Formats: sequence, C-alpha cells, structure tokens
Amino acid sequence: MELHEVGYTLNIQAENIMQYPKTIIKGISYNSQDVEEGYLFVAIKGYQQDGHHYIQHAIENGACAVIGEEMRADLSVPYFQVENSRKALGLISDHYYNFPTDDKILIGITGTNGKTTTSYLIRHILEDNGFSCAFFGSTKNIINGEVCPTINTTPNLLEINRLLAGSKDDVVVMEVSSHALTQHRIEGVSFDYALFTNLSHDHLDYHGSMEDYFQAKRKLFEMLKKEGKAIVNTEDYWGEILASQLVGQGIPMISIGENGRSDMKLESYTSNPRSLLLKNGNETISIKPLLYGFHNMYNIAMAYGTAKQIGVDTKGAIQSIERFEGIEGRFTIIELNQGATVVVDYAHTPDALFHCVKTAREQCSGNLIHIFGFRGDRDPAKRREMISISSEISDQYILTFDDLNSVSPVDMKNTLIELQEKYGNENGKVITDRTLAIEGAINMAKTGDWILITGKGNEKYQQRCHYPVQNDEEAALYLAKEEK
Ligand SMILES: CC(=O)N[C@H]1[C@@H](OP(=O)(O)OP(=O)(O)OC[C@H]2O[C@@H](n3ccc(=O)[nH]c3=O)[C@H](O)[C@@H]2O)O[C@H](CO)[C@@H](O)[C@@H]1O[C@H](C)C(=O)N[C@@H](C)C(=O)N[C@H](CCC(=O)O)C(=O)O
Ligand SMILES: Nc1ncnc2c1ncn2[C@@H]1O[C@H](COP(=O)(O)OP(=O)(O)OP(=O)(O)O)[C@@H](O)[C@H]1O
Repeated sequence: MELHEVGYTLNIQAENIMQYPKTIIKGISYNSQDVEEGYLFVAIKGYQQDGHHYIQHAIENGACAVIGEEMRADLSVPYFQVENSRKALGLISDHYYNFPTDDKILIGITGTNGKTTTSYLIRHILEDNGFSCAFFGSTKNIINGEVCPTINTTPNLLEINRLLAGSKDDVVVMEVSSHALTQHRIEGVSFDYALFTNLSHDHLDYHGSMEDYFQAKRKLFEMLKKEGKAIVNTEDYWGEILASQLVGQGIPMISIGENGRSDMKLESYTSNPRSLLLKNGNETISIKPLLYGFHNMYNIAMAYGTAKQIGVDTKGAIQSIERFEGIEGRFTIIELNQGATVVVDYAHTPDALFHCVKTAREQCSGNLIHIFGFRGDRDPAKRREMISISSEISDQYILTFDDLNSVSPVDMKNTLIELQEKYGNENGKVITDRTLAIEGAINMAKTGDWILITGKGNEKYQQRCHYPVQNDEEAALYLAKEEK
C-alpha cells in the first residue's frame, strides 16, 4: 500500500505526503517489537506505556514510516502526526487490507453478561442453517472455521482486518467490550445488527460510574449502518434507556423482554423440565433448550431474533437452539460418582452470580455449596454484593482465591477474611487454595447436593495450587477420584 493513498482520510498534512510520495509499506504494527523491514509503526499512548518512546526501536527494526500523536521532526523516516493514533490505526488497516468487512453481515454484541453465550448461539444457528460465520470473542476467534487465539474480547481493527483478510465467511459475529469502544479499537466498523444483552455492575474501576459504562456501551449503537438494526433487552434498566434513545433517533429496533410491549416476548419459562415460550409478533414459538437458567433464555431470544433477521427460518432456528449444548465453563455440569453434582461457571459479576446461583438452587434437591473468589486488581466494589447473593441463596459457601494478578496471597487472604467477617454469614468460610476448597466441598457433599464453582469457568488457573490440576473441572474430576 502506498501511504499517500490514505493521506486524506487520516488528515495527514499534505506537504508531508508530497515530501514522501512513494512510501510503500509492507506491514503495519503498533508494537515496535513486531516491526519488520518496510513496516509502518503506529505509536500509541497506552495505559502502561507510551508507544512514542519506542519509535526509535521501531525504526531500528526496519520501520519505513511512523504515525504518532506527538510533534516529531527528528526522525530519519516519514512521520505523520495525527490527532488520535488508535483511530488512525483502524482507518489505515482498513485501507491496507482492502476493507475486508465490507462484503459481510456484521453483528456486534455488547452488554455486561451473556455476550459470549449469545454470540456462540448465533454462530451455531447460522452455521447450522447454511451461513458461514466468523467469530471474535473472549474465548477465541474463528475465521473460515479455524480457531485462532485471542488476547482481548474485542481485538483492534488491525488484528480484525488481518484475520478477516482471507475470510470467506458470510457473517461476522463480534463480542464488543466497553474497553474496545472507549479505546477506538473498532472505530470505523459499520454493523448490520447491534445487540445489547444487559448492563450491571462491572469494570467500574475502569469506567468510574454506571453512566459512563453505559455511554461506552452505547457507542456500538452509533456504529450501525443506515439500514442496520438494534436488538435490545428492554427488561434491563439500561436497555430500556437505550431503547428510548434509539427510538428517539429513529433507529430501527427490536425490543426483547417479558412485557406485552416487547417485539419479542418471553411468554413463559419452566426450569424443570426446561422449556421456553417466545412470542415474536403473531408467531408463538416453543423451545426445549438444553441450556439451564432464565438468563440463558434471554440469550436464546436474542440469538433467535438475530438469526430470523438474517433469514433463518423458524423451524431451522428452533432445531438448532435445541441442539446447542452450551459453552465450556458456562454452567458445565459434572456428575460425581458419589451422587453429588459439580457445576463450573464463569460468573464474575453480581448479576451473573445471582442468575447462576439461582439456577443451581432451582436444580438442586439437596444442599447447595458455592465456591468463589475475586480477581486481584479488578473492581473491588462488586465483592460485597457477590457475598450477599451467595450467603442468601446457597446453603454453604467457601471464599477462595481467583486470579491474584498483582495482589499478594497474604493480601488477598486478608481481604477474604475481612469481607467474610463484615458481609458474610455463619455458613461461609475461607479456604484460600482453590483446589483445597473444592476438596472441602466434595468431602462435605452428599447425594443430591450441588457444588457450584464460579469465577474461572474453563480458564486455566493463574497460580499453582495444592493439587496438580489446571482448572476447576479438572480439579473436581481429580478430587472426586481421590475420594473413592
Ligand atoms: C488496559 C488496556 O485495555 N490495554 C489494552 C491496550 O493496551 P495499551 O495500548 O494500553 O498498551 P501499553 O502496554 O500501555 O503500550 C502502549 C503502546 O506501546 C507499545 N509498545 C510497548 C512496548 C514495546 O516494547 N514496544 C511498543 O511499541 C505497545 O504495543 C502499545 O501500542 O490496547 C491493546 C491493543 O488493543 C490491548 O490489547 C490492551 O488490552 C490489555 C491486554 C487488557 O488486558 N485489556 C483489558 C482491560 C480489556 O480490554 N478487556 C476487555 C474485556 C473486558 C470484559 O468485558 O471482560 C477486552 O476487550 O478484552
Ligand atoms: N443474559 C445473561 N444475564 C445475566 N447473566 C448471564 C447472562 N448470560 C450469561 N450470564 C452469566 O454470565 C457468565 C458469563 O457469560 P458469558 O461468557 O456469556 O458473558 P460475557 O458477557 O461474554 O462475559 P465476559 O465479558 O466476562 O467475557 C455466565 O457464566 C453466566 O453465569
């Protein structure tokens, strides 16, 4: 790509462009360590570091041009000053990869909980019904059916475009995090459908307030194509606010909720046996899902509504939903030989925890033992509510370590003890080692009891634990075997 081709879009000073009319770039990177001969280096002011400090390093590695926000006149290669490097990175990568999202149906899903489940469901329904579907999410990316690893829930546009450049997929489903929206990671992308699952307490250490968190999520709905549609859970407090704003702006919207005004109504739900009745206009649809929990009925309704918009017929969509077995680490059930049941789930917000513990309570005929903890360096304000939920709904709970991140084991242990003393009840205790906590619960459990382990889902443990296992599911299976 010749850099001057995109000069206008980037608002780069014209004389700069004329000075270097033939700067051909062979690649783009925002990390000096990845720069190769002939690359364009984009210097970003980050949260930890400032990419402008690495410009010289990028040039030493072969950068033939640099984009940045600071005024620089001392460089041996063309330098283009822009107002916002993150935005410029997105725009320039669109040109470089020849606008790979242009010929695809784009679905963006945002919200505090349910993004991954809803995206998987949509992909599952579409793939079952003849559409090939790329996927970007917190667990992995999938392009042309091939799985690629992911660092972020939503990568930046350079990564997205690089992956989509060879994609033959008809549709792209993307989980869109509030971080990505505030960091302009997907600036310039136009969505055909934008979905809002819900909004509740999370990431307030990053966003400061629920209002700011909402405003971040709201950005996705400004990125709809002219003929694009919003699909919104209006039973949610913030979803209702969003919906009224969208209606005010004349943006087409499908509302999903439990009241008669909803375009798609969750008419009734039973948990035993699992069954959902959805009303979509004049159509009433009966679904017998494999998924547990009322929260998942919202995910199903969202996915069904989206698939119908794209052209999947009702029967095909229902059959596909009824075959969907769920996602690893999201209410994954393990039956132990001793007659107890273990559930592993990813809930790490108060709202997710509430739904998850409530679902386990509905299914469990005996005692419900809940094991959970809190990530180090992550929004401590949600911890108190999470303890209240567990102490109210479960019969016994064990506070244990989740990822410590930069927090020391001693500090986290003290935090757990303090939280338990202040907000817990007599049915709670602290066992810091996660595998010992699971062992304790398994020892306690009798036939009909359920052990719910939340927070990590199928993620690998960050710290080394007492028993040689990598995640909660492995721990449960290993310790159940030991007990026999
Ligand atoms: C705090 C945060 O969000 N950081 C994101 C941000 O990194 P950053 O730009 O601030 O990076 P930085 O380390 O300060 O470095 C600044 C610049 O210097 C460059 N550099 C650095 C070192 C060097 O030797 N050479 C060099 O050029 C870096 O490549 C970077 O361009 O931009 C990067 C590229 O888009 C992201 O990968 C990165 O996400 C990190 C990994 C992260 O953990 N983010 C979390 C908070 C996050 O975004 N989470 C949401 C999901 C939340 C949820 O719903 O659960 C997500 O979308 O993943
Ligand atoms: N619609 C929902 N409403 C409330 N809680 C939900 C909903 N869907 C899932 N959950 C809970 O949230 C957890 C995470 O679900 P999921 O991975 O689908 O959400 P996510 O938005 O992708 O989360 P994250 O942003 O943390 O990756 C689940 O394990 C479940 O406990």
